[in-house]
Amino acid sequence: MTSTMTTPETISAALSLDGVSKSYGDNLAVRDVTAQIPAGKVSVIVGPSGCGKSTLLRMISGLDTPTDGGVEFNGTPVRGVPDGLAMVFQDYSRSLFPWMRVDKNVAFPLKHLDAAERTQRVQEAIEAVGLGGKEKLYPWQMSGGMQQRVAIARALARHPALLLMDEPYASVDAQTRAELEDLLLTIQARLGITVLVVTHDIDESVYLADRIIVLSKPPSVVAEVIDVDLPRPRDQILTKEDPVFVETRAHVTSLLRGVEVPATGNR
Ligand SMILES: Nc1ncnc2c1ncn2[C@@H]1O[C@H](COP(=O)(O)OP(=O)(O)OP(=O)(O)O)[C@@H](O)[C@H]1O
Repeated sequence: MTSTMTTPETISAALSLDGVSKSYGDNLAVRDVTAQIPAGKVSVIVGPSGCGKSTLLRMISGLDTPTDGGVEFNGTPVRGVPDGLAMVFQDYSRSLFPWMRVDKNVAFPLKHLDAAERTQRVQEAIEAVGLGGKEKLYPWQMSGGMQQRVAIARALARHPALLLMDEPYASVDAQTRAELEDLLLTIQARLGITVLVVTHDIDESVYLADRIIVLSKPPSVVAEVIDVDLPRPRDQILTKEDPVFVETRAHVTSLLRGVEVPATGNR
């Protein structure tokens, strides 16, 4: 699939989706999705409600199997949850254990490590998301944004090679959302992990992404793959004033409306 914004570079793909389809009975949820998710970059899947974004993530994470086609992670077919994968979901209240303090929540997936290493990873991850000093709080003593930071810390503590995020900021207010977007970009730049975010928020997709995969209305196909040529580090004000941001946002919007508006090609 080509882009009218920039031609996607030849990449070392962390994830390859090859003709992935998924049916639930007669309902064709995902139709023939082919895309490459570059290693060490932020990719975003954006698409209208019900187009199969979460279904795609479940297949990528090995929690569900395609009806047709396949997913490869670092060249190996995905069958079951791959090593090195961590996931963050929209609903932090369901992913955190309310009876466990922050440090225990973050430590939960690290049971296989020895105590010293576990403690070190937990502390590093909590610091990375800016929650140093909050280790002994319970989730219900924290704001929604803080709880989502805990969920991100828990994912990071596993030292993932691939971080999948399903609408991670849909349940927080706009200010917190902007802070968490920037937190993700800072951590990704520092650790160089491959990140794949699913969102229906067009601004968020352009702000975060090196690559946007735009899905069509259901049954979804890839409408377009767009490589976003915006400098990093990104800035909530300056980046959003950049003509490339404005143009890309308009283009993604037009794709999601099903109206072809070609890019003006200013890069
Ligand atoms: N486990 C399931 N069993 C049956 N149908 C399903 C299942 N999961 C998803 N679907 C159907 O697949 C389609 C895509 O759903 P999915 O949740 O992946 O879309 P989405 O793009 O993530 O939606 P939203 O943005 O609203 O969260 C929908 O028609 C949904 O009803």
